[in-house]
Amino acid sequence: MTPHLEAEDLTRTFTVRRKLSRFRSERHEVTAVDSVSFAVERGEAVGYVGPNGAGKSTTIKMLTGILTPTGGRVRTCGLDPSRRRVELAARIGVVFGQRSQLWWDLPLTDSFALLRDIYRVPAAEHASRLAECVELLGLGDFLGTPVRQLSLGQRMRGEVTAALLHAPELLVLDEPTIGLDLESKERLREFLAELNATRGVTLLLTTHDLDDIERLCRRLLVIDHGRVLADGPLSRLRTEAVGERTLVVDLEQPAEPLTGLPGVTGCRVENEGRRHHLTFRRDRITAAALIAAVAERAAVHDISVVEPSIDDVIRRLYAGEVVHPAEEIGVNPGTDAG
Ligand SMILES: Nc1ncnc2c1ncn2[C@@H]1O[C@H](COP(=O)(O)OP(=O)(O)OP(=O)(O)O)[C@@H](O)[C@H]1O
Repeated sequence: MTPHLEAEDLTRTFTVRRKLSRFRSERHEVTAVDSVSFAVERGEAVGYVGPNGAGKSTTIKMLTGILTPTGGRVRTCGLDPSRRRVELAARIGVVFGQRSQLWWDLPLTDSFALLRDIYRVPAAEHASRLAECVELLGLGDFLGTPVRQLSLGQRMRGEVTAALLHAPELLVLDEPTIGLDLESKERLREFLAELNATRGVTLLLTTHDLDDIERLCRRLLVIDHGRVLADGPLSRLRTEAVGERTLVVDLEQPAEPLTGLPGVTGCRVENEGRRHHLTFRRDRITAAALIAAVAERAAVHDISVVEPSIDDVIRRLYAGEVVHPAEEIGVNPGTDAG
């Protein structure tokens, strides 16, 4: 089956003017997206992450037909997005956290009715999908409120509903939780996770919120300076991009820092010498062997192994501090960010 999203050496440059003085300016090229290649299969939930200016929104705009590539090839649901925009619109849903697709002066219900007519959704289907979104996203209290009077969180719930009323197979979200409070974020994440799990709707989302990724994405595409730095399941990037784990040991008796243990690269002690955080290289020693080595040195009360946080993983990938060979973790070998 054709992947839902395909990019092959996808490139987009912009010509920008830089002012040199009051009367002089020069033109130069910015490569926002630089030979990006990936494929997203049906039913996947992929996080597209990268620092500010990395090229995420530009990629999304090309995938959804808003921008035309200057190089390479892009296909969304098997279609050339910029040439088949109308056809594509009927098959995908798009949510831009910073831009609205709702009619500002109309109540939400009127926007939804207009979208029903635009996408020619049968009335009964529309009504049942809307009822479901109203319930799951809690829109009931403000369906009759003009969009301009809604809070950001309320509007975003409206935006997601608007993107789903025509039952798209693929949902592309650009920073869907930006600016939302914790409860609204959580509600939206739960809804999206459910949509992916039970309906098989493919999700591609850009975000700076690592909790979004943790909750929603099984796969991460990391981009910087327009190039893909890493592409793989979050679990694999977590265990392999960061070569270290931490063993947290609670001792029966206070002790000096447990130095000189094999594979251990750092030791932090707290709780008056009772708790030791031992950072160790996963390629040098297993957790079991380290626990045994610790037990020989001191009486152990409790023990746990802490994996690197997603924050650590992303930070290391941005910094190009990848420990393992590129091919092992799907890190793009040509893009060592050093
Ligand atoms: N219309 C445009 N004209 C000129 N340069 C642009 C244009 N759109 C984007 N760029 C440049 O392309 C690069 C990538 O921008 P893009 O908006 O895709 O990044 P992003 O990863 O979405 O960033 P952020 O996380 O800050 O939203 C940036 O250097 C940006 O200044």
